[in-house]
Amino acid sequence: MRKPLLIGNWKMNGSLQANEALVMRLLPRLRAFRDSLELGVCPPLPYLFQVRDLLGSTGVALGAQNASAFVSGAHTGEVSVAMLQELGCRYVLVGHSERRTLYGETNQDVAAKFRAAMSVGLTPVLCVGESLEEREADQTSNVVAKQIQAVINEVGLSSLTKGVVAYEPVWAIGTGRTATPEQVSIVHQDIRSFVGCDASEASQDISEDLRIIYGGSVKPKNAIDLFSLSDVDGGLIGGASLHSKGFGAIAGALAEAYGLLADDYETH
Ligand SMILES: O=C(CO)COP(=O)(O)O
Repeated sequence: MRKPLLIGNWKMNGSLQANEALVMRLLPRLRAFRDSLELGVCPPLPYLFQVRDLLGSTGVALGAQNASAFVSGAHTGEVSVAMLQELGCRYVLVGHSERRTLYGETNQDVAAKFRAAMSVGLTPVLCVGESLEEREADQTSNVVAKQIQAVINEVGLSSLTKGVVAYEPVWAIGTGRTATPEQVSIVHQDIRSFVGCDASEASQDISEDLRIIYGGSVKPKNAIDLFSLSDVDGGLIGGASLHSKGFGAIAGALAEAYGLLADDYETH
């Protein structure tokens, strides 16, 4: 079974004080799910050290929002995957739509970052998704397939499961406009069939094992409907991950969708 995964992407938010308050309130809310769910948070880079110490051995993992594809050297302002690994990160987001649209990252750049992350044992979270124009032009499936194919070309199909795919439709990010369960289900199924379309048996296994999580305006009130879809293996949460109550409730929805709620857990 694919282990359900929930990651909070804090984006460029926080401060020493706010992070401490958030993590201290969040940890008790996540305690009930430590064994059943894989949980992580991705703070901005300067706070990795602080948040690592706050998380301690609670089982909530640390992730970064971006990394360089280069190993070391003259890349002013960049951070290498080895540095992230040394700091205790387990995950690194690659190809978040904000990186693609605001900073011009191409499919090729993202694939190189995926490879770099894998090479040091980090779990790359490959973010894919279409813009509104692409959806309206019926290009969703093509766009997402190209984003994934670039990574397969770089690392090989069998290495895809060293990472996680996060489907995040660009038009649903930070807009309050969540994709409907039907829209999400179609794309997640498309991704799984795309990965499994190679006739080999291995490709079927990879498709079956690949974790595909959803992100884009996930909130406590819509989480259960999204997480109940059979091809959705968890969530990548932006705005709602900055609130301990909301993120805790989303974790509860994920555990509930998988029938993993502890008997004594109160949902309300
Ligand atoms: O971009 C996202 C997570 O990476 C989603 O952001 P929101 O949950 O704020 O829409």
